[in-house]
Amino acid sequence: MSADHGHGHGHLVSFDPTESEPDLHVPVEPRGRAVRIGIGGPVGSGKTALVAALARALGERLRLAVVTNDIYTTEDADFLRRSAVLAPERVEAVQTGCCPHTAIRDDITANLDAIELLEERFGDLDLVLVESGGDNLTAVFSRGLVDRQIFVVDVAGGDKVPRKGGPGVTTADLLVINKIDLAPLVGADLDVMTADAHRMRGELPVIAQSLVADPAATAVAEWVLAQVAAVRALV
Ligand SMILES: Nc1nc2c(ncn2[C@@H]2O[C@H](COP(=O)(O)OP(=O)(O)OP(=O)(O)O)[C@@H](O)[C@H]2O)c(=O)[nH]1
Repeated sequence: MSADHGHGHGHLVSFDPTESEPDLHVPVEPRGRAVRIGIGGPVGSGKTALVAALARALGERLRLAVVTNDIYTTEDADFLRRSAVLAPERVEAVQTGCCPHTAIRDDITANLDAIELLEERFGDLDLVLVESGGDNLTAVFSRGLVDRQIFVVDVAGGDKVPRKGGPGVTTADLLVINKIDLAPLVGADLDVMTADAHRMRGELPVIAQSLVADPAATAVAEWVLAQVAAVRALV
C-alpha cells in the first residue's frame, strides 16, 4: 500500500519491519557438532573486528574456528590470519561471488562445506563463528546454517539505523551497536539509538560497545559463552 501525501508520489508504508524472505532450510540439529553463531550487518560496521575480538577473548577457553564470507576476495579471512588472534588454519574463506545474503540464507551449501572442512580438520570444535559479507538491513542467516545470530550496526551509520528496522535489527538474537567511541564525532545520539533498538526488539538483547575501548568485546563474549551453553543444553 502506498501513502499519497500531496507531492506527487507515494511511499510504501505497509512493510512489517521484522519480515524477511522465507527460510528455505530446517533448523540444524545441535547434536554432535560445534555451536554456530552468525555475525551479520552492514558493510564496515565492525564484523571482522568483532570476530577478532571474540577470538582474542575466547580462543583459550573454546575450541574455535571461523568462516568468513566476502563477495570477490578473501579479505576478511586474510585480515584474521594476519592479526594472529587464531591459527591461520582455523579460518576458512567463502567467496560468495553474489549478494552476501544469498550465501547465508538461500544457498548455504558453500558455508556448510566450509564448516564441515573445519570440523574434519580439527575434530571436536566448540564454536564456529560465521561472518557474513557486509550487506544491508534485510540480511539474516538461515537457521539451517547457524544456531544464533548477531547483527552489528555502528554509530557512524547514523543514529537512525535501529529505528529503520529490518529483520537483522529486529530479530537477531543479539544486536550490537558498535563504535560508540565515535558517537560524539559523528553527532550520533546513543540514548536514542539504544532506546529505538529496544523498542524495535522487545525483549531481545542489545549491547553497545567500542572495540577501541574494549578490544576483547567483553559483554558480547559473555553472551556468546551463554549461547554455547544454551545450545549444548538442547542436546
Ligand atoms: N573507532 C572504532 N573503529 C572500529 C570499531 N570497530 C571496528 N572499527 C573499525 O572499523 C573499520 C571496519 O571494521 P571491520 O571489522 O572491517 O568491518 P566489517 O563489518 O567486517 O566490514 P565488511 O567485512 O567490509 O563488511 C575498521 O577500520 C575497524 O578497525 C570501534 O568500535 N571503534
